[in-house]
Amino acid sequence: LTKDGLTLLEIKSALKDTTNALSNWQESDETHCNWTGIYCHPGDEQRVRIINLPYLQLGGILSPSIGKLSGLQRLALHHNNLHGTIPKELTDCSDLRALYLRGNFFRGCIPSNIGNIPYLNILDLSSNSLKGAIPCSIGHLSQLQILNLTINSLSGEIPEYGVLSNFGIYSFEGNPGLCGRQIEKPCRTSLGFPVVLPHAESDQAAGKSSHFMTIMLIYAIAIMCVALVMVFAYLWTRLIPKNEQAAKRHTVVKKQKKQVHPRTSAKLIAFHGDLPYTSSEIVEKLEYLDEADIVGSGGYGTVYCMRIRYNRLLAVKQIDGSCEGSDQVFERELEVLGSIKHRNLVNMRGYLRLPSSRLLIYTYFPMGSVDDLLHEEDQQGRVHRWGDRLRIALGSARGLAYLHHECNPKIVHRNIKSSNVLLDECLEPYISDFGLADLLVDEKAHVTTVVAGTFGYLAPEYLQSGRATEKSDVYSFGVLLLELVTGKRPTDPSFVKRGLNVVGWVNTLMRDNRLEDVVDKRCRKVDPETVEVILELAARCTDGNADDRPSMNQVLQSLEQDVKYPPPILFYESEFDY
Ligand SMILES: Nc1ncnc2c1ncn2[C@@H]1O[C@H](COP(=O)(O)OP(=O)(O)OP(=O)(O)O)[C@@H](O)[C@H]1O
Repeated sequence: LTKDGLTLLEIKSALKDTTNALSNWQESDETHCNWTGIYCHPGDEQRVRIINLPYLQLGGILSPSIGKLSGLQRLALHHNNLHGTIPKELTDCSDLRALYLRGNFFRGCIPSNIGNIPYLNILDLSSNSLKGAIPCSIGHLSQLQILNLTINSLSGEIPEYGVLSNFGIYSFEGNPGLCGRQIEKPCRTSLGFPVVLPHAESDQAAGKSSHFMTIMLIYAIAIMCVALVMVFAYLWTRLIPKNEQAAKRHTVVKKQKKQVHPRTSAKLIAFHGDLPYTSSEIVEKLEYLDEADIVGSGGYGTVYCMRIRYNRLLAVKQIDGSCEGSDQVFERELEVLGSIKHRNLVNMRGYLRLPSSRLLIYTYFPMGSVDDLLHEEDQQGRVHRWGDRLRIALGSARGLAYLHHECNPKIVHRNIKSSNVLLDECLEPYISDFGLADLLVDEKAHVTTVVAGTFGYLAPEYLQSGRATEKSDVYSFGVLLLELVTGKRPTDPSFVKRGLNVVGWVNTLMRDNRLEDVVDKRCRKVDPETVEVILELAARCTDGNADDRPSMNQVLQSLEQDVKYPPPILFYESEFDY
């Protein structure tokens, strides 16, 4: 092993690898470049370029040895269980371009010399327990495009130095102790003076006093503006009739208002304390939702995007239909669904019952669904990389296999399709709407044999009998695989008008050996070998005979073992094709 290989072993020895994810990191190996999560520089095979080990339940600490990896460009350790501090030696990795450490348990401060990493594009330290002030040196990172320090315990004034002045509330929210212009929260005492003088490093000392005067001036103007707004608000409430104001509001819950005030009769259930908002806070925001906030509507109702405290976004699904009768059974079943947690499943965070409507509350996914990204104009073309599509297939299989094989009682989804696979900003997939078909369709129809799915994805036997099984989900998953390969909706008019669905269409092309016509033309750097593996798997999933289809665990095993995944692409490399 070369120097970098030995450094990786030092890093491994500080980690707690409970799932044996790093079992192939062995000192006896000739090269470290084939180790899990390690990618070396193409021209210089022994220098580590990427460490990509997210979601592996790694515990322990991040070793200061990391600083010895001088060629490291991307360090992605998000969503593990890492503790300790972020080592200051990390700042010796002067080639670093992307740093993802969110979703761990790091404590202490952000290293004060972080500005020594000149090329850093992405700094994502969200959801740790970081304390202290934000170092001014972040302002030196002139290439920084993404900064995520949300949900920590950082405090003091956000420096306005350099690139730090470009970031707004989305970079800093969820840190109650922070103040500053970027989050529109003035830093001042009860007398109106700043608590903390604007940060400046020694070489900026000369500019300090004029900066201070500018800040004072800004505060004076801000206070005058607030006073003016208050005067106007007073006149508004006094002079404009109440009913005229009310008429200006679009309301989602206005129906209830006539009967009984929703805030007093709303019942909120937050599953596993996952929703740190009160029912009146949510109801208040609901009152201001209008058509512009509609994300889409489906078989069960309309989905709205709602902005709440700390500028967090929630997706609120208003369930159609009456809500008479006892809610007890319904609520108990919802609680079971709310307790299901897996990294590839959309977590239901709460349920709000109002006098005449019911709302399910989820985290909002701003990247939308696989359906959106495949079939709507995608500016960045990110989902047109073959590697991304493969990883979407893998993550979705993990989520569905969990529902079928790990949940007790098992959950048959009944409506697997691309609009029910949501994506986060790293294009990690999350299956949504699981368990709802059973809960809502049965509730409406009082029978279990109602077809709940979406045409094009439905297994033939499910269409005929109305009885959903794990194997009918496997069929729908096979259709999803075909959608990812072909980029076509399962009911694309080009083959539907010839009397075929996507399964029949692909079968016809494969029979004629026309692989190149099957694959989505927009997809870049497709590896024909993996296409064949996926198509073969999709063919088994969509077998006309349910008994001959594999289980989801077998599908997952095949995706994990038979498919070679290209390394994920970084934002800053977006000009490269894959
Ligand atoms: N948490 C969420 N974040 C972002 N978008 C969402 C979220 N949940 C649902 N959506 C989007 O809202 C739209 C409506 O979703 P909904 O689940 O109600 O219907 P659907 O998936 O289109 O059909 P069906 O009711 O058959 O599942 C879809 O485009 C879906 O991708």
